[in-house]
Amino acid sequence: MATRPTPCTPALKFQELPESELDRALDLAYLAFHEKPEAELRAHHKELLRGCTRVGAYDGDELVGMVSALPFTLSVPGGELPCPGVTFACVAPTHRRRGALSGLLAELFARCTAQDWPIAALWASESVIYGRFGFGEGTRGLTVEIDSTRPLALRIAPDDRPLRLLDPADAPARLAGLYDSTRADRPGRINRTRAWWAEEWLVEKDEEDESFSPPRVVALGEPAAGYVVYRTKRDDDAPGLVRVDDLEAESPAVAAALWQYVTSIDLTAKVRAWGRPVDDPLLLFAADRDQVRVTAGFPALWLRLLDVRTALLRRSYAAPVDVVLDVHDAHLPANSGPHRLSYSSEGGAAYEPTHAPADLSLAVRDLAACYLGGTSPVSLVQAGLATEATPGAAARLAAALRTDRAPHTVDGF
Ligand SMILES: CC(=O)SCCNC(=O)CCNC(=O)[C@H](O)C(C)(C)COP(=O)(O)OP(=O)(O)OC[C@H]1O[C@@H](n2cnc3c(N)ncnc32)[C@H](O)[C@@H]1OP(=O)(O)O
Repeated sequence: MATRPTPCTPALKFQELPESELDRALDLAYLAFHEKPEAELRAHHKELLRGCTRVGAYDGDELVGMVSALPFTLSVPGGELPCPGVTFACVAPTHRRRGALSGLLAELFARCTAQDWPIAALWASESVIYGRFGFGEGTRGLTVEIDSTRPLALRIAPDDRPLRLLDPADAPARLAGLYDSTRADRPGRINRTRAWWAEEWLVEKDEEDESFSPPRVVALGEPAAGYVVYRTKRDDDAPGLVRVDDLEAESPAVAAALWQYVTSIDLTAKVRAWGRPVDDPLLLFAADRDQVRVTAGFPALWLRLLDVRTALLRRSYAAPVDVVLDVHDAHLPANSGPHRLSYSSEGGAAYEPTHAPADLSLAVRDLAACYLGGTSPVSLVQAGLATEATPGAAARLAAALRTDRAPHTVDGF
């Protein structure tokens, strides 16, 4: 248990939040997030919290803050790692800016490292909050809008196998295999349990906008070679909208068929897909880029390297490298100081402390941004965020960390 004194107020205590206090915790969360969910959603949140590592901030006996972590694994280059998904971070409005979140995260980090969990991730309510705690932008997402008043112009031939509408109740069993196989190619993806599929992707009522239809699920091929999960909305004043929530395909031709399908639904005039990968093949095989437009780009998953050494040893490398990194980590000092990162196909990876001078110095949040391959160390140097003492060190590290596909996460939590 940790305590954090503040100048004029009694110290807050940071300790495990027991299951018996889940209702208190939810009341606090809904107060902080300005929500008033129905009983069914509250029960779902309670169930999620039950499965979490939970830390509470206490002012005396009063619960004034909490943070939780879902037991995820995350795909990383060459494999996957345990990756607690930090969520329900909230502090009572009466206790803000007194270090409650700082203390909660310190206690959560301690619990995660005690469990040998080398990384953690979150979705931020506000981008400005988490960099100071060592989180970097691990994945980014795009919002893509397609004008579907005319047929989708394509530069490749779509797969012409039939499409089938699936019962959402059957969808997890039919689609999980394909989603899981995409995790081998794409860093940044969480494991989806059947319950996660059902309760996060396929709930009847859209939590954020009840005017959307229930989820529709369409698959191509048996077993599925691709699928799209979408909802539609139509009212008298606006043209119909198709909102694509998730679309995966094992080949460009399958993806083309699914995009062609969603752009050809009657009584709709626009398709909006949120959280697409930055290297979505659609952006290349669409023949008319005035028809398919990127309307927003945003940080998606924020990643924390809790144990830099283990994280670096348990990912794969695209090229040999031998570079001394000086990582700065104010919150987890064990990560700080010069270490030599080396990788060769014969010797594998090593990351050991060294007295040699650093080739490249950078903050742990910026190394986290590079870890899944989404940001290049060269870009960090160009942005003044990393210092390169040995010319070419950032380029050599970039070549080693590079991934064929951009990291991508569409599962919010
Ligand atoms: C992963 C998730 O769950 S994301 C959801 C985050 N939660 C919310 O948005 C709910 C509403 N907000 C809150 O509950 C709180 O304001 C929190 C959790 C965001 C912050 O809690 P606090 O206890 O006030 O944070 P704490 O006092 O530890 O702040 C630490 C530092 O972060 C800064 N900070 C915290 N929140 C913010 C913010 N929203 N914007 C800018 N800076 C912030 C503080 O100024 C402080 O900086 P300093 O050390 O330089 O003074």
